[in-house]
Amino acid sequence: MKTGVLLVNLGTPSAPTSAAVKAFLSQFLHDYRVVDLPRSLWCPLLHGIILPFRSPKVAKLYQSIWWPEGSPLMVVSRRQQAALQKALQDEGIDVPVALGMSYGEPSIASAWQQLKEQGVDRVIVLPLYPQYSVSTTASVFDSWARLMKKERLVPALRFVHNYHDFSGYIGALADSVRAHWQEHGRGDLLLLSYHGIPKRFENQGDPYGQQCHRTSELLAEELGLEPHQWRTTFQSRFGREEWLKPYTDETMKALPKEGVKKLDVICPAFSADCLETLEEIAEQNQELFIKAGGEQYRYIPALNDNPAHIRMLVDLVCRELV
Ligand SMILES: C=CC1=C(C)c2cc3[nH]c(cc4nc(cc5[nH]c(cc1n2)c(C)c5CCC(=O)O)C(CCC(=O)O)=C4C)c(C)c3C=C
Ligand SMILES: [Fe+2]
Ligand SMILES: [Fe+2]
Repeated sequence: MKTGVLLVNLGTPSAPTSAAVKAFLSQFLHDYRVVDLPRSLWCPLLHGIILPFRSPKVAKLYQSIWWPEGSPLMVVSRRQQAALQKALQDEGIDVPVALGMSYGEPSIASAWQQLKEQGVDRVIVLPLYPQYSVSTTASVFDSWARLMKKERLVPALRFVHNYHDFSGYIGALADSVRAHWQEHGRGDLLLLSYHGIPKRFENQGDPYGQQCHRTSELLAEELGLEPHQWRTTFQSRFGREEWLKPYTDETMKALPKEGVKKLDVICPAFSADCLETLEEIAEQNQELFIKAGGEQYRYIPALNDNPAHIRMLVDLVCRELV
């Protein structure tokens, strides 16, 4: 059999314009895994209020973080794909690597088409989400299953469910924190901020929150941190219902009063830098912390195409090759 790797991430608008953001948000927010309200309630709200009002606002935010080569999430994802392909080749592993996004382009369908054209009949689907969530990982699985409905010969499948406690992932995060401390000095606290999900999802069995806490514990252990030297929070709330707590933005406002003046922030759930890290964490939350009396705020970049991250992806792939 010929094996291929399908890397998947969330996706991002094709341009930092209101129209492109609207098209992206419309596809994303129609996914029942992301918003599970009855369509008779959700569609009027989505089409009448959220898409028209949120798209121009969010387009401005994308403009503030856009790189000359494109959306950071897309640029980094392409670099990850190329680096993983090269690393596998360098080890003599002849496995093509394709990139697909859950929403927008390149689609998961186009990535599968590329693999098929190379004769692939065994696929390792690798969602770039270290922690499993209904709203991300399960949605990738849905897309794959939908796609396979059109195939007469379905390829053999390995699906990487999560890697929240994988030693290579924890090691790559720890290396990145140590390198950051070495270059910039060490803060009073390391804040681990994860993308949130509605609390209701957890109540219905989503293990995401538990896996985030486990990642934090393992990273703290690897770095030799005492309990008062690190904290886990959840960011990027959407809508009015309760999400996983504690919230990152509320924590930012409270920390200086607790005596934390120098803060290091890392976002372990994001395998690539994107709007939610570069704008929400590195800009908005920095402002909250400084306004509340904080003095130094340092965002530790996502693992992106760091050699240790690519090494970890090679190891994840090799685990599925046997
Ligand atoms: C509607 C609810 C949302 C859930 C649930 C959710 C879960 C979730 N998202 C990520 C990672 C990313 N989210 C990104 C953007 C983004 N997320 C939501 C909403 C939910 N996410 C929105 C509406 C948006 C778009 C931006 C905005 O309008 O605020 C991105 C991509 C950012 C980019 O640079 O393009 C990522 C990546 C995870 C990991 C997660 C649950 C675990
Ligand atoms: Fe709709
Ligand atoms: Fe999100």
